[in-house]
Amino acid sequence: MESVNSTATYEPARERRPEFWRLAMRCAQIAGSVDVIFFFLFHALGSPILAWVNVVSVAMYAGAYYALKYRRNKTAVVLIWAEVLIHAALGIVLIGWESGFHYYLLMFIPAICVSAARKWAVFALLGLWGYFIALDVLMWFIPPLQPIHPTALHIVHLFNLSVVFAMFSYLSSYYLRMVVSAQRKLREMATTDSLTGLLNRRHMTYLAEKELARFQRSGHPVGFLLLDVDHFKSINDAYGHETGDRVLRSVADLIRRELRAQDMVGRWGGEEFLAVLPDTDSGKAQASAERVRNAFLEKDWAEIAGGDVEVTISIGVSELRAGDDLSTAVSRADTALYRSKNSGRNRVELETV
Ligand SMILES: Nc1nc2c(ncn2[C@@H]2O[C@H](COP(=O)(O)OP(=O)(O)OP(=O)(O)O)[C@@H](O)[C@H]2O)c(=O)[nH]1
Repeated sequence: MESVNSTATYEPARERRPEFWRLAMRCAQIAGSVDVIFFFLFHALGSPILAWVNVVSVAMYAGAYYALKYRRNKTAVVLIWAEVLIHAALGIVLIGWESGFHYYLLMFIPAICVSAARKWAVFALLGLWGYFIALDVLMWFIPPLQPIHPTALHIVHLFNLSVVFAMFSYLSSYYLRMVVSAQRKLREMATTDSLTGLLNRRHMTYLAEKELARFQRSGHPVGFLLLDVDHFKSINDAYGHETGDRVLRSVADLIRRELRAQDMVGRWGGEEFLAVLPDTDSGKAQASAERVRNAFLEKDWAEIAGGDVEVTISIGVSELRAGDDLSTAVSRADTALYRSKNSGRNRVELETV
């Protein structure tokens, strides 16, 4: 399985799917423990050969576990496949199809589908299907070589069925968790700005458009703040890009903290941020903007940038008007911001009528 994956990219398979290999280690542990139970069960049920088969199985799972631990994935995969294929065949040939050892083969189906490249998955599935059918057909023609009492056979059947049920449930819930967490990560990547953790421009646009639609229905006021860090280039130039990034993260945190939970804040450009304030007219939006501006003055920026630096912000404020689209509302805030920059920065300017 590893060799198949490693053709897709130079990144080793282990690094690309660490959870998969962790799961494989857990499965090797569980399967080894089940085989310990089998050892005693078969002794008790009068099938010493199968009991000793389980000793070999435990050794193979232990080998697979340590192979995985020391990153010998191929060896582990070969050991696990060999164990399941041989164990199923021996169980069926010795005590019969009704023992239910063939159920374990079915557990490879999801494992093949999620871990192998499509081309190889088809071959592996076909091979598995052929093996399964061959065992079934074989048992039409030969009787079990070491039959056990029908009640004992029934117990083994129920035991195998229960183990396979439990393993399938465990694997399914694991795959579900993996999918849900991948979806969450994707959603996060698609909606947030990686540097600041604020909404990115695309998602901010989407949410602002929704707010616009709400305004058109209800007429509730919506305030817009366009915020731009003053002389940010000189911070980058004086302290370096990394410090600039740190400052930007703090700027984002500060804006987020000073606004209300229902206000939407996004990174609009390099050092420019947009905030959309639902149910807020221009007067209240201006007051919020002043609060943010004052928080910048109170903050100890030297702590973040390391030198004798002060960071201030200029803010343009606008309020949504009937017939506005998003770009009109933002561009009015932009004009106000421009005035704020031209009037000396570190100011809040309200749109002019
Ligand atoms: N560190 C860092 N810098 C960035 C990032 N995005 C944009 N910048 C920098 O932000 C600076 C913006 O410079 P200007 O547009 O001249 O604006 P300014 O220096 O803030 O001046 P005013 O806005 O006029 O006060 C540029 O030097 C960009 O390289 C970023 O993600 N990280």
